Amino acid sequence: MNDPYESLISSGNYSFLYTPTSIPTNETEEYFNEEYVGCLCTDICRADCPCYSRTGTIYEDGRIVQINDMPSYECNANCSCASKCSLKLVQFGPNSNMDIRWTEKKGYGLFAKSRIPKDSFICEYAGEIIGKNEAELRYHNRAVVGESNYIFWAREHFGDKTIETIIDPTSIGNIGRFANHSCKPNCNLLLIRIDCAYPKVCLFSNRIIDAEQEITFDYGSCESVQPSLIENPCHCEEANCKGKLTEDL
Ligand SMILES: C[S@@+](CC[C@H](N)C(=O)[O-])C[C@H]1O[C@@H](n2cnc3c(N)ncnc32)[C@H](O)[C@@H]1O
Repeated sequence: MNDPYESLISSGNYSFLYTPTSIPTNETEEYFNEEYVGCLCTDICRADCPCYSRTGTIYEDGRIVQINDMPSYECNANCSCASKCSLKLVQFGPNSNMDIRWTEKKGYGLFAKSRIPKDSFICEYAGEIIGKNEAELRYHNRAVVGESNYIFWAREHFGDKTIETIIDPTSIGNIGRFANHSCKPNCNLLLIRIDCAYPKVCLFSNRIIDAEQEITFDYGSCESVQPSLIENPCHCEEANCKGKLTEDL
């Protein structure tokens, strides 16, 4: 993975360790090493490829061109297809034209240094993958001392089964942890599986993002619901702003 942000963050005055992608804790590592069977394609994967037919997301030239209401997978290390097949994008790393800047009312934020096309991969929201009890404890401990919440709680429904993936980038994370909330966000979240059963929580642009614009997503999306312990005003300054920040990443 090509990730240009490790040195930016390691040399800055930030209080967390860097990881380019999400990592397990003792509690979650059991499912982390589950591998997916690879395809036998010899070039670019097409409709007859098993990876192609099971994924909801297809890319072309680094952007999403097709998205269906199905779980999303990329080709993985066990696949024999071309290194740049249309089912590989997130695994090559984040958009390299972003910067962390201090904002007036929201703390740090993530900004585009140059124009980013619609449907582009921005970055993973990476951190420790933790269990439910640990998430509730960490969330509570930070909330009672008035600290910002970084824990993201994703729920996916497969028939009558619900799978939860909880990411905490508070102490170990990547550039995604600087993305602020907006009530009119320019990014959506997609859960993409590559090489293990836990999905990567990924930000994709939902419109053109011009240079100098802040990169945002909706903290209330992806069914990330947690009981709110603190009420923070939202400072996204959009016309449709709900006024309150859902501290329910
Ligand atoms: C995932 S962090 C985002 C990065 C954070 N601003 C920082 O300095 O590290 C989430 C926290 O950022 C702040 N935040 C994010 N979006 C905001 C918004 N629209 N209005 C006010 N505060 C916001 C809140 O303190 C929230 O708990």
